[in-house]
Amino acid sequence: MKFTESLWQENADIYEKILKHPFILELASGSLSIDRFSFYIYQDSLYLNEFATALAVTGTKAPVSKDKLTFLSFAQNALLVEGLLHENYMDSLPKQDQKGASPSALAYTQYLLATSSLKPYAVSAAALLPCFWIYKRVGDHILAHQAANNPYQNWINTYAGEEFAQSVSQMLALVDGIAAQSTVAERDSMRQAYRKATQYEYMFWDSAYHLEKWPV
Ligand SMILES: Cc1ncc(CO)c(N)n1
Repeated sequence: MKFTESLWQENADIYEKILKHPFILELASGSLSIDRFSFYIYQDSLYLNEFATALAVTGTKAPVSKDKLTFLSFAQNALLVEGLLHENYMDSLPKQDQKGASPSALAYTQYLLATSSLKPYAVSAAALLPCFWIYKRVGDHILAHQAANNPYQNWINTYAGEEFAQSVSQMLALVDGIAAQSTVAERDSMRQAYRKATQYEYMFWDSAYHLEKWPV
């Protein structure tokens, strides 16, 4: 079995919880409130900026230039998507609600930045994989279960689309390649990083649904 396939199986419990989360159910039915969606989009635009940094830093560690280029192009793409989100959606969130990253969103981005900065290449790459793979699987799932005339069709098409699918395949091949050259102990660290990022993916949806605030 491929290393990435074993990662998927080990974390299927969290994926099932994501699919049953009201944010995802309501995104698919189109009933998600615009407040919640705007909050999510705002948090995601902040996320994508930090995610791009983590991708670029991971790219600097790639031992061969082909893989370096792949990470740098992922970083570039995350920044382009961030720009599009800003243009298309940001006006729908009132300025007073744009107060920076929520606690869960900040925890996630800081985790990715710390991992890409301080941990080995293999662990950084594993921590970044759920961002790709979970969105692809969630995007495909929603597309297959969505209501017609969904107000969030653009979002659904982005992640269920062919372009994103290609990035995900590239990322999976990269991580499998790294795992094949890693020791058992290194693969164990990759597993831990993958699970942590998967937990944060769940928390990102959950915190958006609850419009998570700082307690003080
Ligand atoms: C939180 C989060 N994870 C992954 C993606 C996919 O790039 C995204 N846009 N946002």
